[in-house]
Amino acid sequence: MASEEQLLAIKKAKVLMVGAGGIGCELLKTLALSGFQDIHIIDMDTIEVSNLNRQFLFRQSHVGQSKAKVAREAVLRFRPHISITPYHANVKDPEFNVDFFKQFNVVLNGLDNLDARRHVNRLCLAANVPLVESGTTGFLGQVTVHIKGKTECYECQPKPAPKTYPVCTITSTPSKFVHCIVWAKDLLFAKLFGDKNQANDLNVRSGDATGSSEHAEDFFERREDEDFEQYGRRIYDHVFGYNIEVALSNEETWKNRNKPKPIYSRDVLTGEFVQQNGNLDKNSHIDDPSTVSAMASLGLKNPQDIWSLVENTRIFLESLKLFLGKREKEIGNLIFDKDDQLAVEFVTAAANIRAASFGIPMQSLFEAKGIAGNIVHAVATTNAIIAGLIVIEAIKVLQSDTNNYRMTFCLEHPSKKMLLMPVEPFEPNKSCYVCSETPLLLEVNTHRSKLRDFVEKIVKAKLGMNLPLIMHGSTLLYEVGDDLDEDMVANYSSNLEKVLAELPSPVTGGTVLTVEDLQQELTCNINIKHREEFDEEKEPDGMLLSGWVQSPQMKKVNHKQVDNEDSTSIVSQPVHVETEDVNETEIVVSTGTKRKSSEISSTSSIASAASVGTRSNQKPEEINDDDDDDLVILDGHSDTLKKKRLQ
Ligand SMILES: Nc1ncnc2c1ncn2[C@@H]1O[C@H](COP(=O)(O)OP(=O)(O)OP(=O)(O)O)[C@@H](O)[C@H]1O
Ligand SMILES: [Zn+2]
Repeated sequence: MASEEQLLAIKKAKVLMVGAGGIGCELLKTLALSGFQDIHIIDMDTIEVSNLNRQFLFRQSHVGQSKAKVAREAVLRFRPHISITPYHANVKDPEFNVDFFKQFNVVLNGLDNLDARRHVNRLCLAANVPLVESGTTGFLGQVTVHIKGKTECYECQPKPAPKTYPVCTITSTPSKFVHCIVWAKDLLFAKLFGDKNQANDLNVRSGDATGSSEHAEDFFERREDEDFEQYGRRIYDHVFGYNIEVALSNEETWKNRNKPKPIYSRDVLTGEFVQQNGNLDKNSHIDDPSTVSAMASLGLKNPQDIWSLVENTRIFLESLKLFLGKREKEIGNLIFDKDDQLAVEFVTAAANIRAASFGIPMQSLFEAKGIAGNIVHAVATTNAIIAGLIVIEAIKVLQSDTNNYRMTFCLEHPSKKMLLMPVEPFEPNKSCYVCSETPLLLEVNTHRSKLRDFVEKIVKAKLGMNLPLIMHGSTLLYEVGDDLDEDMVANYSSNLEKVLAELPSPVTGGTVLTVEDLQQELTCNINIKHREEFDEEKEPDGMLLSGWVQSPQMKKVNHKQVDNEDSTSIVSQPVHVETEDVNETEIVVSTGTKRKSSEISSTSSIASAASVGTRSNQKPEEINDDDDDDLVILDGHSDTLKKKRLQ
């Protein structure tokens, strides 16, 4: 039961929720049931069939409608007198500026990608509004509290590269080539050549009349009257043509995104190509079916070439035919293997055609082979637990109960007493360019790299800026905005094509560039260091950004752990919590001493030794208690842990 003061704080609060998906639905329900009266929700998406299994505020009849709006209506049915304001929009839209954020007492994130999380983090810092951040992957989850100047900001620890992707991004709204690879490999390849009984999200696309699994199952079977060519073309036209048409018919989905274009084989292939396709003879001398190759059939030799759409189409059809004609026995049991040439050819071609449809640059077979992805399915219970923890932290924030803020990690197994692991938040990282004013260092060949490379690879991709402005002293080199006159636009686009050293105000070794994002109100200085050579494999960007490093506090811990590397006191592996695009969190509790679980949350030395981020060489602490089946749950308010025995 909440205390009087808590209820008062809850009643007075104006909160902003960002994301009304898996966590968001649970969160909105829990906020409403906890007594919150004024809730604003931003979500850019519409409801998909695949959301319905866990986003319980939505029903089949809502498919295609705004998540934020439907979530509001669903909650108002059982809490009719509270105020819920929905925004069907991208949180990165300019209307959600610092002034917008300033009206809230706390911001609660239920997002699924790094980009949006970083953006919200910056706006919260600029508006000085506390942020409660969250994420789940399968059974794993975490809730963290970010208060300007008091705790780490969301970006204090650099985040590693993404490894998992949400299903909807893969099935409906890919934005990167890796999303197309995951679709081609885990959905299309698995559907055509893998175990037919396995669940496959290719069956569950919203608004598609063929979306029922029964129909979809039949659809991917070859019909008796069809030859390989006809079958291949039917599949092609269905997945790259018809399905895209169906997706396009839901206008709401594309309000904030670029529309894909349907691709039909008849529009890509001329009659001449059709004849060239379907020739299995080039592989006829091959006895070992595992060595057949569509590239060999079609005379394509260099795996580093990026094939045209026509070539991808021919490879797609040819590899499908080769599977059917030469590897028939394996069909139904195939699992994608990167060492299976024909499988890689098929997946590369399928991913490239999908990429072409969504306006994503295509890649070579060599590149495609190297890209791998895994889908982790969401678990409704984890979302519910995490949403509950968000509300607990939000209430503490509203009461400025600083000493009791916790980052809490939801683990997969109640390993050594801990299912929920609370840790005191860290202090801000002094080398974080987002929440402190530390300059960064960029090593770059100023005679070779263009301003465009700097904007794309560093300012957008690494610094996560939305509307960047780049200055050298008082000279504006680049800026984005709706209010620029024609001359300025022409000037900036000509600057983009110039190498750094030849810009109107030359950027060379020793230059300090100022990069600003006006929407995020973030400014960052970058010291330029000229360097001639870069290792193409290790530094593919041809430039290297540094200066944004682990906090010294964490380095100290790492050092200690290296010493303990052979220690046998490890009870659990570091827990990886990956949340969509690029949010891998690793938590390890690490000290040399043994502790009881009951000491964990109240002992600040544990908190300072626990780490969030990519701290791979730490070892978790041993908890000296041998009862494995205990579930530890958090008391709603204090830093004590209550244990409950599972029956
Ligand atoms: N930039 C953004 N602006 C507004 N909402 C966003 C933004 N980025 C992500 N979201 C929302 O965050 C929510 C995240 O929810 P969740 O992780 O459950 O993903 P989902 O797309 O609903 O499910 P799935 O796992 O099937 O992809 C989504 O509803 C998504 O629309
Ligand atoms: Zn920071």
